[in-house]
Amino acid sequence: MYGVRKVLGIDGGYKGFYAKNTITLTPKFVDDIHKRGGTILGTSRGGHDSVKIVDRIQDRGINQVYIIGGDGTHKGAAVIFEEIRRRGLKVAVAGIPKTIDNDIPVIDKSFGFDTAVEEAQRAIKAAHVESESIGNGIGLVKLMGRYCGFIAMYATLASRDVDCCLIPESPFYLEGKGGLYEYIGKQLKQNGHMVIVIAEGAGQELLSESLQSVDQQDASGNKLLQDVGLWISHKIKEHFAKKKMPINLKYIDPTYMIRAIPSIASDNVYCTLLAHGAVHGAMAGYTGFTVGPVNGRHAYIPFNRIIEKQNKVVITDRMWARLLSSTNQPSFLKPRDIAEAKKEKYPANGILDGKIVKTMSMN
Ligand SMILES: Nc1ncnc2c1ncn2[C@@H]1O[C@H](COP(=O)(O)OP(=O)(O)O)[C@@H](O)[C@H]1O
Ligand SMILES: O=P(O)(O)OC[C@H]1O[C@](O)(COP(=O)(O)O)[C@@H](O)[C@@H]1O
Repeated sequence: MYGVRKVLGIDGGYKGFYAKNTITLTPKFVDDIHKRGGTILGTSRGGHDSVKIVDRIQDRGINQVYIIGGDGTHKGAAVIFEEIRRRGLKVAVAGIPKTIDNDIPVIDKSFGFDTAVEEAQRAIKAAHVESESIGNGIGLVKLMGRYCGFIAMYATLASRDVDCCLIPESPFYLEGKGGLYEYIGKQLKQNGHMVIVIAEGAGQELLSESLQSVDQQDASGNKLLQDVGLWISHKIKEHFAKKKMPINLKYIDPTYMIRAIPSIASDNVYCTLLAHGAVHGAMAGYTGFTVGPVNGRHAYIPFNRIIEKQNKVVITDRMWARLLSSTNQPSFLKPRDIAEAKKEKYPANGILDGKIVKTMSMN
């Protein structure tokens, strides 16, 4: 349509610009890629050197750069865009929101998220079957979400088999009134079995207290997490052993199996819309933008709006309230937590004449 003669794929993430050879992408080469999981281009963490990256863009005569990834990738794309602007190059930079975590703000959702939620159903179903099959059975499923619990929240809401969903945005506690142990005891007495879903970033503050772990990061600067699933399995078993109440806990960690599957049909269609949107935007002369739907309308969003914050579950919003009412789990919230969550949702600019401005939405 636009008469493009050559499309290059950069192998291995940002460092691939300067550390590896490019891959020529032809229609034949990419014909079947939507039927596979993972990435034919390869991925990496760290290695973002904007000067070297833009040098290589210049050397190769590239005039449009499409960058695919999550919130870290978009921060990197914004830096590349600035460097290109500083050099006065005629190179368009477009971001395509791809991450199962759904942690990119402004847009309705990222590519890959629905696929992850769909595949998580299989693990939750298995946890339900296993827990139902044995006395005082607990099925525990860990899902991805380093900083946000969207996969856990939507997978829980979709399944209706989950009795408790724990996410990073909603701190919880184990002991005492309103705590997790009390709730588990109650559920087991009532139903004889239960399912718990935990996002990998949940309860990390409890883990560091009990394991006295040191803060570690991956090459991209992301927090390296302890396995909260293993830790909480151990704590629950220990607690009920002390109480002399026999339980049967089965821990399922499907995280990488979920991330590795090919995308589902709705994500395939979404991906097509993102790809078309990005190409039409760059061809129309836009640059420094991410493409994606905002309230259902596909839009071009400047990088600075995308990178200013991370998308998180707002625990004072309706969606989390819907989850709480579907699981009947305790909210684990103290008044202080609610005040803090509200402060985050309605920052200073949301206040007009001393009153909080609320917008009506079904989100
Ligand atoms: N603030 C930043 N500035 C420049 N590059 C960044 C920044 N944050 C992350 N990156 C780079 O973006 C890439 C992807 O980031 P990462 O956090 O690993 O994944 P994701 O895009 O899924 O969040 C990595 O190569 C990382 O070094
Ligand atoms: O162990 P790895 O490969 O660093 O990946 C783990 C992380 O990847 C994530 O799934 C994000 O992956 P994507 O951004 O590729 O969807 C996080 O939830 C998780 O913490």
